[in-house]
Amino acid sequence: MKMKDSRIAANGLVLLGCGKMGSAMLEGWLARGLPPTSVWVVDPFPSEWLKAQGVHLNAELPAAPAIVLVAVKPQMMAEALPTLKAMGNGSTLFVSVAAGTPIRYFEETLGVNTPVVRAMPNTPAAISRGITAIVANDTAGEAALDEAETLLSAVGEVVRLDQESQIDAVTGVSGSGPAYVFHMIETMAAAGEAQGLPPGLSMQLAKATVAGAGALAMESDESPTQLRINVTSPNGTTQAALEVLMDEENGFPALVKRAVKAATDRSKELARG
Ligand SMILES: NC(=O)C1=CN([C@@H]2O[C@H](COP(=O)(O)OP(=O)(O)OC[C@H]3O[C@@H](n4cnc5c(N)ncnc54)[C@H](O)[C@@H]3O)[C@@H](O)[C@H]2O)C=CC1
Ligand SMILES: O=C(O)[C@@H]1CCC=N1
Repeated sequence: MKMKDSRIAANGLVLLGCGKMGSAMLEGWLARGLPPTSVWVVDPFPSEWLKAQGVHLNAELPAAPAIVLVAVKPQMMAEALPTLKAMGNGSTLFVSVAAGTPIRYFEETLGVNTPVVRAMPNTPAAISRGITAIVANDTAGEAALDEAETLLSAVGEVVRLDQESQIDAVTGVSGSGPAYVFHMIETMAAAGEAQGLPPGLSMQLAKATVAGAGALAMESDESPTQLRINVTSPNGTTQAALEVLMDEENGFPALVKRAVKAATDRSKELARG
């Protein structure tokens, strides 16, 4: 479905919170043909970028928009969400990207018959290379999942989850994941500097290596494991590095496992309030 012909374009989209994640998605929708006049943004601190987009900004909202996309911080939710209570229990689909805020919370605040899709996107959405996992309540059902998918596929891939509980681990892998990869770039650049490279050159090498390896992993028919083996000459330089990285106790696998678990646990903790 084309965004400009959708129920979203006809009945309107309300974006509650337009910070890093909200603006990343808004940029994608506008680029895919959603008319800015179909978008109402509520944000007490609008950025200069947002002000220039031609959307309705902190204006009176339509009574029954097609979708409300909730992109405020979980900590702001209790203040922001009740202002839209009149849109609950109706035809408006609520799509939330907030980490650790369960579907139950939306049903309790807006009404039990409110269609809700919980989503976990990531910031590469800003360049339409995001991945978003979605899961719906029973009221929303299949049609609402299709509509949420139309909206979110404008900013990258969309996957559907079997159950809401999976979203904590999804947050730990892909929601927070871009930060791990950015940290990898920072760390590789610093390590290159420690081996005598100039900072600018080392950063250039690190960024291009992560971007190139990511693109190769996506485009190749070979698995990441095989791609790793392809780099590793017997008794060569990569093998020397991998012996450090793959150390069972202190290496990369144990560290990443702990990091993903910490993010997953934090997501569960946020859900408990
Ligand atoms: N940044 C990321 O990588 C990801 C963030 N998320 C989720 O997206 C949500 C937003 O995160 P960010 O965009 O990173 O945060 P952010 O702090 O950049 O954006 C939040 C926005 O909400 C606005 N806001 C504050 N109070 C408000 C209110 N009462 N009504 C309307 N807007 C209000 C703020 O002015 C700000 O622009 C969070 O719930 C987070 O869990 C999900 C996936 C990835
Ligand atoms: O750090 C956070 O809580 C949000 C959710 C996933 C990425 N950023």
